[in-house]
Amino acid sequence: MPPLPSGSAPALALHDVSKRYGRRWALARLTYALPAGRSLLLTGHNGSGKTTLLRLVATALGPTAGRVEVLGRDAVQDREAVRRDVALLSHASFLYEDLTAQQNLMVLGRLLGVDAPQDVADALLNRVGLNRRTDSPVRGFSAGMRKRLAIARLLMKAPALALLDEPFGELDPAGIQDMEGVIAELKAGGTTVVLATHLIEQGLSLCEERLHLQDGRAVAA
Ligand SMILES: Nc1ncnc2c1ncn2[C@@H]1O[C@H](COP(=O)(O)OP(=O)(O)OP(=O)(O)O)[C@@H](O)[C@H]1O
Repeated sequence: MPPLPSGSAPALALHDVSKRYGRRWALARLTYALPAGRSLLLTGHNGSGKTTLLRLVATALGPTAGRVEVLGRDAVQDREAVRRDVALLSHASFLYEDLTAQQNLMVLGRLLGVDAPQDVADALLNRVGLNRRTDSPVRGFSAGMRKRLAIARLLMKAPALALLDEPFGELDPAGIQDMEGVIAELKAGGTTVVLATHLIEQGLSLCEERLHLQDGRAVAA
């Protein structure tokens, strides 16, 4: 039985973390700690390693060297527990194409043991502005609508740590504003947010901490 995370453990800790794809190092010896209750803006040019870092924290990838910890738990040794605490909003949203928006959320609701999953799904679809498309199959959704549904799914999971990979991409101006509101709500509800974005202004207004990557290394922004 792994030790329970202690109350004082950082939300996220990176200990000398490196990741290599073939001969290319995407992350090189990254060490960083994000205190619980703080949110992190992750910045860097295209290819600097932001997505790779988020996927390591989400346990979708393993580090080539070093250790990733979420709330005091090792992301490799204690992968299942870390997966329960973390949700990743990414470019690939892995929605069920043949199911409707509501059904997509209800599948997750049942998996999570949510009471009245249909009511919760409808409230969340309303929250993300998809209330008029509740019964439409996802197959016909635009990129922005998919992003909205993916954030509704993340809200249903209510993770301790939310990893948001360019959440403003594909959204129209109203959608960007909605997303800012959702992120503020997540934080107010106690979720720690890691936000990777090229929209620095939005990011700075939402996050207290910043980590800037250049060629997989942390450098001053
Ligand atoms: N599956 C993969 N196979 C090989 N190389 C990869 C793979 N994924 C990422 N890379 C490489 O790792 C480096 C970091 O990529 P990553 O996607 O993490 O950057 P990023 O900062 O998220 O970029 P962007 O701002 O464009 O989303 C890049 O050099 C990229 O080419």
